[in-house]
This record gives sequence, C-alpha cells and structure tokens, in this order.
Amino acid sequence: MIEGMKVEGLKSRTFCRAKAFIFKKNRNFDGKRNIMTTLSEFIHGLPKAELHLHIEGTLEPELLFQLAERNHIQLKYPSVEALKKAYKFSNLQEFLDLYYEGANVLIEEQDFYDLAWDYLEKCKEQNVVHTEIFFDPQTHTERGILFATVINGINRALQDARTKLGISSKLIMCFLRHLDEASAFQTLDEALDYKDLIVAVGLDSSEKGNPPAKFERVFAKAREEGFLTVAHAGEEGPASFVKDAVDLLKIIRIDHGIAAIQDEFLLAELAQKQIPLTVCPLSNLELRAVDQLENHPLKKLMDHGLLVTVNSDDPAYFGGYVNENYLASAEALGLSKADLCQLAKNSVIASLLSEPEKEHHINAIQQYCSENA
Ligand code: HPA
Ligand SMILES: [Zn+2]
Repeated sequence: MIEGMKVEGLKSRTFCRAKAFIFKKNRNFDGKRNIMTTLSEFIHGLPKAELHLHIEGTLEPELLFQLAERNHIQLKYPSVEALKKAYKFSNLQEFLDLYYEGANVLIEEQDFYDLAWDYLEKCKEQNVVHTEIFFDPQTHTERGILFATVINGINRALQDARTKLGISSKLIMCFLRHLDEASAFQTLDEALDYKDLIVAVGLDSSEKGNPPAKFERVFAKAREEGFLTVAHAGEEGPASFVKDAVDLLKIIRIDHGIAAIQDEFLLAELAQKQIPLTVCPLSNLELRAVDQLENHPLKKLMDHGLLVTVNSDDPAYFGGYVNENYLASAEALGLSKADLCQLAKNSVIASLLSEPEKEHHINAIQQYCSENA
C-alpha cells in the first residue's frame, strides 16, 4: 500500500461512475464542430496495445465452470455467482490464492486455446491491435501439465488471432517469484525449445519477501540465451525493488512500478532512460495498492515524463479489461483526450513490435485522435 493511501471500499464509486455516458460538444483539431461521442466510445475506438496481461488472469468464472465440467473437476463453489462473490481481495496474496486455484481447471491443450481465444476476441471488441501476454508455466508444470501443452494451446490461439482477427501478439514467460531459483532455472531450460515463440521472460507472483536479487542469475542466463527481460516490481514492494529490477535484472520494462512515485531519483532515472511502466489501475485498486483511483499515481508519473501505459493485469478478477481501465482512470484522474491518446501511443512505443509496425500503429492512433478530439 502506498503511504498515505488508505483503503475505502472494494469497488470504488469512481469505477461505477466511469461507466456512465457523458455527452459533450467539442471541436476537432481542424476546428470543425462535432457532437462528441461519450468518453467510453472515444476510448473504445482508440487503437491500443496491451502490455501487461496474465493469460491465466483472463479466466472468466463462466469458462472456469465449463472447463471444470469438461475435465471432471469438483469445484469448491456451487455456482458462478458464488465464485464471483469470492473475488474480494485485501492484498496480492489473497488474489493469488484464488488465481492459482482457478488455474487448476486448465488441463488439456484445448483448454489453454479456449482461454487465450476468449481473451483475444475481447481484444478485437476493445480495439486492442497488439497484445503482449504473460503466461506462468510453473503454475501448470507444478501440477503435472506439460510445458508443451500450455504453450502449444496458447500459441495456436495467437496464430488464429493473427489470421482471423488481425491482432498481433508476443508471448512473455513469467517465473513465479515465490518458488526457488532452481525451479526458475528448470523452467528456463524448458523454454529453450520454444525460443521462437517466447520473446521475453518476466517475474510475477508474491513480491514481498521475493526481491529481484533472488533471480539475478536466472535473468542473466535468460539474457545470454537471447530473451528480453521484464519484471513486476513496485506493485506491493518498495521503490528499491524497481531500482533493483533495472540494475540487477536489466529489464527493458517495469510491470506496475507505481512505488517509484516515492523516490524522486528513481523517477528521474526512469524518465531519462524512458523505461516504460505497465500500470494496471483497477488491479491496484482491487488489491488495495491504492485506496481509491483518485489517489492513483498514474497521472503524476506521466507528468514526471515517464513512459506510462495502461493495462488490465487479470481482467477476469479485477472487474475490467483494458478499456475499463482507461475509462476508470480518465474519470478518476480527469485525464483529457490528449492524455488518453498519449497513453495509447505509449502502449505502442513501449511494445516489442518492430519500428515499422510501431510507426503504422502510431499513425493510426494519431489519425483517430485528430478526427475524434
Ligand atoms: O497482479 C499480479 N501481481 C503479481 N503476480 C501476478 N500474477 C498474476 N497477476 C499478478
Ligand atoms: Zn501482473
């Protein structure tokens, strides 16, 4: 919890208000008068990339129940509604306990395909043109599912999304930081056969007590093998974890990183090096890293010149996909359309796409923004 931020309620009133329709009259950049769409419609039409998304965190309760039935797994919860009611978290660990339990219904390659495909259809609906997806092999290999089953199912959905939905993607393999270094090394070893499918490695799960230093050697080996590196840091952990992720793990992007707001030297370094932050506002609210969205440091981080992006993290658990994150943030922090356009451009700039691909998407964002301002 960021100092000075006290928790109020689980679903902020802001998030509910964010869903309201607001009609505004406005002008285009070229001066023509137009009846502005709602903020929600503006965000919906804005082309964007998502860079912080755990595929296991897109497991909607309905699919979870379907897979449980298909795989003859007895659930603790009698109904979808009962499960949804359990989605109330006081901290990261409480969420992770449910998230790992939910993942137990994923058994067959087709289950991983269905999981990823549902998310990719959501991307299409929300104008997410490119997505960089985390997956946690250890969550599955620890319970006897083969690495190949997981990655082949996800990859098949990614390939279908490319051809059928026109959505591009990258895959990032995360190590679970609550497990030991040996398990991470073993997972890295398994990933070597899939170098063509995995662009980067990351670090997720419980941050407290599991500092970046614990994985310094694994990340060094991953870089030697040609993987890029990212890491969750400064979500529940301190600003020093963000600094260590940069210095020890040589990350190219920080996942969350909101604790950096507490260290002005670190802020200056992140701004100067333009190290992107993949911020997840509704996740931070639901896991009580911030007490209310009005106190979220997102806008302050932008104002410090950081390359900030907005993402959904685990949308099935936190009450919103990427557009809901943009909308709730805009409502709570009074973000302008120019801010939203900047966030969308940042998402492309911070992505792992090639320069020509970035240019293509940025042009599309710019055109959309000038036509709909
Ligand atoms: O929000 C998160 N934080 C850390 N680990 C995670 N694994 C899935 N979601 C998360
Ligand atoms: Zn995350």
